[in-house]
Amino acid sequence: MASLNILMAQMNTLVGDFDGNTQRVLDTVARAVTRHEKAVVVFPELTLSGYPPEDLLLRPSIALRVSQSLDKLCAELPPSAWVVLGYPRRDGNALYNVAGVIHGNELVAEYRKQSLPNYQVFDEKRYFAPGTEPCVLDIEGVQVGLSICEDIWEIEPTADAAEAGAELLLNLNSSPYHRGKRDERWKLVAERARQAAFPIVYVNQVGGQDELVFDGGSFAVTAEGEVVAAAPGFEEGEYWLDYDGDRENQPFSGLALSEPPDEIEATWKALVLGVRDYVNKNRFKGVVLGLSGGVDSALTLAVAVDALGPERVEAVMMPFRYTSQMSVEDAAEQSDILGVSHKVISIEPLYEAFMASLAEEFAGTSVDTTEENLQARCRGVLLMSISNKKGYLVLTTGNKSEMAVGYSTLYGDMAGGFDVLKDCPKTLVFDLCRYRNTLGPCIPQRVIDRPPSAELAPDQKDEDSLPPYDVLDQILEMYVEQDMSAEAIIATGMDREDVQRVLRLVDLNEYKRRQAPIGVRITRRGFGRDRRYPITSGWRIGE
Ligand SMILES: Nc1ncnc2c1ncn2[C@@H]1O[C@H](COP(=O)(O)OP(=O)(O)OC[C@H]2O[C@@H]([n+]3cccc(C(=O)O)c3)[C@H](O)[C@@H]2O)[C@@H](O)[C@H]1O
Ligand SMILES: Nc1ncnc2c1ncn2[C@@H]1O[C@H](COP(=O)(O)OP(=O)(O)OP(=O)(O)O)[C@@H](O)[C@H]1O
Ligand SMILES: NC(=O)CC[C@H](N)C(=O)O
Repeated sequence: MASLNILMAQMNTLVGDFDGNTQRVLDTVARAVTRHEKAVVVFPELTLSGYPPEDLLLRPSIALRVSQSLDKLCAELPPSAWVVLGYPRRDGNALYNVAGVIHGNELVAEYRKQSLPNYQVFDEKRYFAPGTEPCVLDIEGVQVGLSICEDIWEIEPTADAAEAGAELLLNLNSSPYHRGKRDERWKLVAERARQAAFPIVYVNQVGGQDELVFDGGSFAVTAEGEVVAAAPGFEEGEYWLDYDGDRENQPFSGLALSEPPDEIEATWKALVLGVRDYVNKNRFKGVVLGLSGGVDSALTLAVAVDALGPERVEAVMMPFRYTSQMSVEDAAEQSDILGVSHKVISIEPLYEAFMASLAEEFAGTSVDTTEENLQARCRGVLLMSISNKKGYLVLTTGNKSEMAVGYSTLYGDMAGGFDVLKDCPKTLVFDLCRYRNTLGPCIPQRVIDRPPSAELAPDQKDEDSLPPYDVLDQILEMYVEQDMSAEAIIATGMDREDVQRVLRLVDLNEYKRRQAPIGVRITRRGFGRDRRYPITSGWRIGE
């Protein structure tokens, strides 16, 4: 009987931690064989190195580290299990992104990834040579083909596996989240299954790695292209899937379709997981942030508390003469609701000390943004000092709209280590605040309802210097995410002056973004690895 007990190991690896990742594989398989002696345990792409290992792949010791891990696995894995896992493999001068199968204390098959993604955040051609051959092996009487992530996004590798006799395909993934990605994957893999006329098991890693969040959500598709089993997203876990090749239309059983989160819930989970893994994998004791009574810091605080628990989060209100009583009260109320440590430190004396030191230098000049920026910089110095003293990471609060137009102060509110909302446009920030409040009391309603203000000058409102956020975000979406030209954006009905001003600000502020902390990527085009513009440039809008 052509049947297999497959364990989808939706694992959270740590990049570069060969010893730890190897141990995680050993532990998972040890658990699996207690349930099914001949378990087929499928791990994500580049299991042993984590993904993406970036230039660690260029280190001279990479081949040695891989072979030491493989030797340990061959010696210590239970011989009855079939263990399918990923690692980088050197052959002569070339490095391959490989899926290997260990069984009976031996490496019995190795497949080399054929399609190497080199767009958005992916840079695989910098490191890897492409494979050229399909790999199909007999596992307990089932002809099993192997493929790795991007292979499934192109037609040939799956078609080649079918031609080589595969009756089932195992696809190992390190596929990061962006909004809408789950639907894209389901549609795509279903189409490949129909084209090849075999079922596909798609195993994805889970966890945060710098700006990326891998969302798991491993699943299985029938040869007819029906997704019949799916693991939850954003959670590490081991999911059993029984495969019976004799039951043609319904070969899978044992795992239900988990309820898919709607996009706002998925985005929330991505932010929480991204912050949790960044803080924990980089071994910070906790986080500290400036809490102003505005929505951005309120939402950042909420994500931090959901990621780490209130004991590891400190909020600091740093009032100045322009800070309203409402801001002071709202910040204190939110800290109280969430149970985090709340400190109040006035920046008045710091600001005065700076201005006194600069009095001679500034003699005869008038007040401008210099004084606004100084307020933000006083706050930045306080937060970084708390970070140094307590081993806390400073979370910054800039959203995508602000990062786009440079509405933030270098070495001021940009001072810090991780910008939670970096890829969330301001309009999404409001949606996320409302969503979080549906889960339980969190952000005072007044914080959401008041017009956004940096409170760096008397009665200041963001919309005095920027177009309204709903207009700004539409223009930014078209320019940054869809790469539309100024004329094409204007043709959608946007005001010409607004469009030209916004696009000019985006281009001008590349220098600021280059110095900005990283943050969680939740769209298909974040201000990180997947948008690389020159700072020094003679390019003019509309050209
Ligand atoms: N091409 C380039 N390459 C490298 N550095 C460059 C540069 N161009 C300017 N610079 C440097 O950058 C400086 C200007 O940048 P920076 O000092 O940040 O200051 P700047 O961008 O002039 O002002 C900050 C703006 O952000 C707004 N803001 C601040 C804080 C919070 C918020 C909020 O609502 O969240 C808004 C504030 O109202 C103001 O409009 C220049 O003085 C120069 O030193
Ligand atoms: N009075 C304050 N106390 C503590 N932190 C502050 C204060 N004012 C500003 N900050 C910090 O600087 C960041 C930038 O704040 P600012 O008020 O200038 O603009 P914002 O982008 O509208 O942010 P928010 O919506 O959080 O107010 C805030 O998110 C917060 O982290
Ligand atoms: N690691 C990969 O090959 C990932 C590429 C793929 N298109 C994805 O995002 O899912």
